[in-house]
Amino acid sequence: MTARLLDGKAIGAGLRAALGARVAGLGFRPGLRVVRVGDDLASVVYVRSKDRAAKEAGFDSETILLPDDVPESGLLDVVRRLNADPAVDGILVQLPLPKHIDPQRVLEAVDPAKDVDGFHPVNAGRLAAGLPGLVPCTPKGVMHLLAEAGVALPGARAVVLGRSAIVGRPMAALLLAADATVTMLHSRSRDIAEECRRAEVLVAAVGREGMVNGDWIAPGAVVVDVGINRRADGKLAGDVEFEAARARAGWITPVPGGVGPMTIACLLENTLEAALARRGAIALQPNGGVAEEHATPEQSYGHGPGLA
Ligand SMILES: NC(=O)C1=CN([C@@H]2O[C@H](COP(=O)(O)OP(=O)(O)OC[C@H]3O[C@@H](n4cnc5c(N)ncnc54)[C@H](OP(=O)(O)O)[C@@H]3O)[C@@H](O)[C@H]2O)C=CC1
Ligand SMILES: Nc1nc(=O)c2c([nH]1)NC[C@@H]1CN(c3ccc(C(=O)N[C@@H](CCC(=O)O)C(=O)O)cc3)C=[N+]21
Repeated sequence: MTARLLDGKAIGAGLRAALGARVAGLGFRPGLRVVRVGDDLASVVYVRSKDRAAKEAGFDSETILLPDDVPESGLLDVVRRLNADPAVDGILVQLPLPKHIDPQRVLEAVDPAKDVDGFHPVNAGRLAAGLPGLVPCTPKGVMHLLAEAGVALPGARAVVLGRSAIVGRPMAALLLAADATVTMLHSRSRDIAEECRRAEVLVAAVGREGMVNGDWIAPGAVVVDVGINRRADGKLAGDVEFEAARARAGWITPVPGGVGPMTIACLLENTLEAALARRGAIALQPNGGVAEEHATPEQSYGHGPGLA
């Protein structure tokens, strides 16, 4: 079998176009502010794509640049000013931050109602508890991809490789909310290859190029590669051995062009949701509203082990 490609570039573009159409009908422009500290090369690239995507979809987007040596107190002042500014609906402080700044203190300074990254502990706690809140963009984007592929999650064995606060943990929470049977793997896990071989849905978010061997993939499995690794030749590659995995999987995301573009589209989605929720026009949904799309009881895996 050769897997079908889960084309995040195209699906993300479709989501951004739909958001743009909604924004055009609002009568106001949802405000997004991205704060970037210093000149980390990857951050420069990502922040530029976020700003461009936001403007294209009709958002009022501005990037705030601060020097590498800005004191933590200076960054906290900027965050507080954005919290207080009624024109601002979404605030994102790009990570990583320079070493003299405690990222946790900064993330906790963001108003949870404007926390479009979903990184504030209030939003993380709400997600863990199944309460309404803002959900991190990358795992939310993965849920959109799974919906697009028609993956039936209830009862499915889902394996999440990586347990970071920004990807692995919220990913596992969303899959669990969608009634998957979730296993989390991390650097202390034993038998990682065997655990992956049992996965009907495998999400890799480690940051080690090609760590997931092609022969860890169950025939027909859905493989989502969150990893973004810069190779020696300058090209980007995921955490999954792509060609070998594609020969076995049912669906697979490429890198680039898979999860990354969905992260950006979901940032816009979160900014629109935050803007509407702040104005009392909508209530935020549990699990970012993405889990229930999957919980249709009439769909089920029913393939038994291996999916073949
Ligand atoms: N596409 C996108 O939009 C995004 C992509 N990324 C990419 O995703 C990847 C992961 O990012 P992030 O979650 O922030 O990374 P972190 O470094 O914060 O977390 C990595 C996780 O992988 C686990 N891990 C490390 N080594 C191993 C190993 N040998 N076996 C099993 N588990 C291991 C760690 O375990 P432990 O907890 O035990 O240390 C940790 O839980 C990176 O490549 C990053 O660039 C990140 C964000 C967005
Ligand atoms: N506060 C904060 N929020 C984040 O969401 C956040 C962050 N900090 N720091 C860094 C990570 C990483 N991240 C990506 C976003 C888009 C792509 C993306 O669009 N990738 C393209 C390729 C881009 C390229 O060519 O370099 C793709 O995969 O096709 C990747 C990675 C968001 N992050």
